Amino acid sequence: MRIIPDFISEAEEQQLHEEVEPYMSRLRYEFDHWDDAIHGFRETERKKWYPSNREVLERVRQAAFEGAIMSYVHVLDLAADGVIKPHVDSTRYCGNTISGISLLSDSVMRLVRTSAEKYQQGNVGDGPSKDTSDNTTDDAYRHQPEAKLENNFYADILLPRRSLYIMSHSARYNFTHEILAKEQSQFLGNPINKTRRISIICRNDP
Ligand SMILES: O=C(O)CCC(=O)C(=O)O
Ligand SMILES: [Fe+2]
Ligand SMILES: [Mn+2]
Repeated sequence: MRIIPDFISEAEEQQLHEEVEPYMSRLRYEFDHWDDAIHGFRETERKKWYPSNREVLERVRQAAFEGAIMSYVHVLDLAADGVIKPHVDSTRYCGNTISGISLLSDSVMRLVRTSAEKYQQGNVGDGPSKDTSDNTTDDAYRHQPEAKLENNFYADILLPRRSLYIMSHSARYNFTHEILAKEQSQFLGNPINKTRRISIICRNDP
């Protein structure tokens, strides 16, 4: 797991936000499915980007990936009181690396060690295969809800606004990840003011 602070400038953050806001603001935050991995969110997948934002995504690709990234980039808008519960991204849907830019807010990501072999590449438990004929997202194939945690090893990671995180290999397969609720958001004993957060998430193919 690697964090690159100030991966984008304030101007780049604003450009990314301006591109996704008209679409996102028309969606309603989903708060009703308590069983889902993510609560208090709206999301989309975007393929075509303004040239300036395409350049930022190319920088993400170069910093985080050895090869290509999926053509659809995931945009996740988490409400101030939204939360991402512990999960591992589906090994059927997503390859060995997940990399995200955080817009608008700091937040705290917690990684918790999972029982060893459960999520190794190619293992079971992936849910239905992705129907690539549409571009909607679906928790059922993206997230593997977490089961047994050893609960003895975790790390809290500060994701500052405008940073990039790179979650790959062991961090991606052997740990669940979650974004703490605003009331729980603390880092090194200091409260972190988590407000609305938009993440721009790149993944590679399995
Ligand atoms: O918001 C993020 O950076 C992570 C989102 C996430 O974990 C997911 O969509 O699987
Ligand atoms: Fe995830
Ligand atoms: Mn849902």
